Amino acid sequence: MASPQEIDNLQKSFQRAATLSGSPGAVSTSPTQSFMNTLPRRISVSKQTKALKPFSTGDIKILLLENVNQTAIEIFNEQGYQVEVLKGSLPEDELIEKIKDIHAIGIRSKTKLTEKVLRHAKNLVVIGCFCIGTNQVDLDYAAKIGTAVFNSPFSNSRSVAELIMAEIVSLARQLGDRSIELHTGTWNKVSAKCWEVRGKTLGIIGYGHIGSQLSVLAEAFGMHVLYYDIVTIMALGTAKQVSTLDELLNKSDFVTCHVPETAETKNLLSAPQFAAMKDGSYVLNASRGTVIDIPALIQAIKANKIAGAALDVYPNEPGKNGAGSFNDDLNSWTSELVSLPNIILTPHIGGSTEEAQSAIGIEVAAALSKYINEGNSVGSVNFPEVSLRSLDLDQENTVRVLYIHHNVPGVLKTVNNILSNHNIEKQFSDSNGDIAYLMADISSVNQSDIKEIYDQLNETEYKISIRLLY
Ligand SMILES: NC(=O)c1ccc[n+]([C@@H]2O[C@H](COP(=O)([O-])OP(=O)(O)OC[C@H]3O[C@@H](n4cnc5c(N)ncnc54)[C@H](O)[C@@H]3O)[C@@H](O)[C@H]2O)c1
Ligand SMILES: O=C(O)CC[C@@H](O)C(=O)O
Repeated sequence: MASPQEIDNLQKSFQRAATLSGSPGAVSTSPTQSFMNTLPRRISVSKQTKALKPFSTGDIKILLLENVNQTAIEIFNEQGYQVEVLKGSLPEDELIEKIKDIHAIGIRSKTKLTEKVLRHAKNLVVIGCFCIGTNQVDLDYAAKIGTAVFNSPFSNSRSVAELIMAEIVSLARQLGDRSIELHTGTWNKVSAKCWEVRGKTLGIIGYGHIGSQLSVLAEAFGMHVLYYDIVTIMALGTAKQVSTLDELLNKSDFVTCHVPETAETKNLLSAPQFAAMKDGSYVLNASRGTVIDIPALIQAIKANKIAGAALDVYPNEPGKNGAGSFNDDLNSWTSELVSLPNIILTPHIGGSTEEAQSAIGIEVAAALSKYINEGNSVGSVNFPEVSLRSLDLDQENTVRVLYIHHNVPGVLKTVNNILSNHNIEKQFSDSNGDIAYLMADISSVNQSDIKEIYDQLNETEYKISIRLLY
């Protein structure tokens, strides 16, 4: 989002430009990164590539909330950005104040980037969700204002699957209760209603990254696996896809949810679904708090229909760590839930391992830096995915145009008319619903032309935002 003033300052910053080539992003093992590596850039792998900067790197302001991992902070520091790091999320009014001034924001699951908040973002180029879920961001509105959103699609999947596997065994053995009892001095050696998991049936709702990973772990424990998903997905091992949710509920001893938060998944498990489950079965949820109707779960447990539950996520969650915040003011049913037997409650830690957080930090920070520095939107969850190979070091007087616009006929003609006095070396455009994104490298551009190109593009009818990189 280079302003004319920034364009005038461009020359000064040019020499200070940093590349991503030395960043830890290069060691990410995610397919997103591998996919990026297969892009046309490979053709010029032996050449030195030119760093692009539209502005002094020091002008880029990034706000990182919710204890984003140190790996990300290091990548942003290497880029020379101004990085502000806060441990918790921010309440809406403080977020609105902060967002007015920043170019990028990194969040996890607690920070709500609603339309109301995003309306105040005047310079926001990019949002990084340092997690899998992106339901906390109004993705459509972000796209509408030209802000790309990136996440980490599966760096914490294994961590969640391992936690669920541990909880399945813990519920079957009433481990949580025995531990709480002994912590308070009570020796209670029982075997009644305690089971092995071998030979039992696990029903997985949502057979994506986490569900399918869990499927493999559960089979290694000797469990039978059924899964229900809205799309047909290849079974791993000897797992079987069932065609209705009811069939999964009728046949499973353990039911676990691994679906995204959508309108369709709200209260996916409620009173009728608990009624359809086997007597004495167990429920687990580490997806999103809205997926299970918790008051209905409480009733099903009180009626001895459900023998235990493990919950990692809740409709309302505290914004930061601390004693006393998980209470009835947050969710009206809290005290009733915590008084029930065989309930394992964890504070949304499914993806909270050193391995996952470090990998997520690298992956998302690299994607954000690449988008800020080069305009590469591959991997974005709300934007057309567009990429151009880097400029070579010897390419003088070449400008990269990043033009985000409404997806209506005739825009490219208008833009290419503006660029036509220069050689368009390469360009790539794609659309995603109402939003389209054009990247073009144009050569033979004098310093004096740059402001003129910017001003002309800025006056086009359907532009959403423009950045010019040099
Ligand atoms: N507790 C945690 O710390 C934690 C960590 C990571 C992810 N999550 C949550 O877990 C969710 C799942 O993660 P994932 O990586 O496996 O996602 P994914 O996108 O890989 O898989 C989700 C699966 O759910 C299916 N699905 C969607 N709607 C459905 C419906 N109505 N009924 C049945 N299936 C449906 C999809 O087709 C897909 O196969 C995420 O969206 C996130 O909210 C929580
Ligand atoms: O780390 C978090 O806050 C969120 C973890 C998880 O829910 C995710 O969506 O990846």
